[in-house]
Amino acid sequence: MSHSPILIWGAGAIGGVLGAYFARAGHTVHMVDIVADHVEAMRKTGLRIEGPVEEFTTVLPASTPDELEGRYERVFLAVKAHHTEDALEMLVPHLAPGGYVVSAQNGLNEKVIAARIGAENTVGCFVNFGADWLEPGRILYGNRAAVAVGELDGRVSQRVRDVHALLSIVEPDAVATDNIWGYLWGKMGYGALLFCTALTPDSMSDAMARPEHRVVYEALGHEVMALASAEGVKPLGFNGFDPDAFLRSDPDGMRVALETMVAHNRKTAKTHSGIWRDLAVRKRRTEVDAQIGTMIPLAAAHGLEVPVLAKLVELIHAIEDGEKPQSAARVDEMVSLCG
Ligand SMILES: NC(=O)C1=CN([C@@H]2O[C@H](COP(=O)(O)OP(=O)(O)OC[C@H]3O[C@@H](n4cnc5c(N)ncnc54)[C@H](OP(=O)(O)O)[C@@H]3O)[C@@H](O)[C@H]2O)C=CC1
Ligand SMILES: CC(C)(CO)C(=O)C(=O)O
Repeated sequence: MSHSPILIWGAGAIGGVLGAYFARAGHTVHMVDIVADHVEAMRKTGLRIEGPVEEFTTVLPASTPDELEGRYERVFLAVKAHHTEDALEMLVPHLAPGGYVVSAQNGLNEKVIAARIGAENTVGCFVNFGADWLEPGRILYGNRAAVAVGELDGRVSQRVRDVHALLSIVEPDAVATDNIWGYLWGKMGYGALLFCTALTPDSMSDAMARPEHRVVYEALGHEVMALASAEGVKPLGFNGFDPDAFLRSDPDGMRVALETMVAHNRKTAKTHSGIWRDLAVRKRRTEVDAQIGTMIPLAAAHGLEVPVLAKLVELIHAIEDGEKPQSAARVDEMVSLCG
């Protein structure tokens, strides 16, 4: 296993947890973030990981992008999907020749990264554990959940084994996979359901458990899984999400999947999604265009209709723009499009 220093680019909820765990295990880690107060806290008083999984504080070398010096062979990118291109422009001068970037993000960011630095320098990754950046130097690690790493072409290479060993420090059940696109598309499906929960003020579980909205979650899961299938991907399930049930619109399978996802999310200290947090707490734009929005033209290219996904994008925009409040009434607006 390589022992070269690890660069975490975007040291918020996900990057912060990864970096803190890697450093505590003895790896040399450098954190980069654009939030100067957070950088200052990490290097002076330390980064505190708190919540039900584990609590510890670790002082970490940290920089804002403009302060960073040197080149790194191993980079974990954990900015929001819509910040990927900007972050890449800043990090490319710090990527050592032959080095690689691991996308610890939601969405199909690996395509964006590979377009910028080459597929040979891009490692695919899927993360489903829950975390929230609370304030400078403080991150809530809300729950353990599925994690996977894989090459974009499916090879299980030495660097995949290396990254898998690192991710296993954080999540002992992490998987080294020959189908990373399957996990990423599975998360695109699950992510569409999470965006739907964020239309409301309710927790992920409470929103997903509403019987009158079940048809909407089923339709969203189906639209994304049909698109994954058209893309030639075999999506994989995790933490209750069952791609096959949604692809086939199997009523019993979807009922069990939704019940299992509700139960999974009842156990987390992160009760609401990152999308909800962007809208309700951080008062900022979400990843909707970089995740859900990317599927609309893709579906059109395959001749697939995705009316429920399109409505989801429209409603998230309406909340981002302050035109409509988060409310169960937003999901009501989607019901007539389903079934
Ligand atoms: N949080 C979670 O539980 C989960 C998140 N994910 C995914 O992981 C990714 C990261 O999310 P999350 O950790 O929650 O996000 P956070 O907002 O908590 O962390 C991202 C950090 O990166 C900073 N940042 C933004 N642009 C740059 C840049 N150009 N260079 C360096 N730092 C930058 C952000 O600053 P600023 O806030 O000012 O933008 C922020 O501090 C997303 O794709 C998300 O969907 C996946 C699974 C679970
Ligand atoms: C809910 C979670 C943590 C997945 O479990 C997520 O991906 C998000 O908050 O966006």
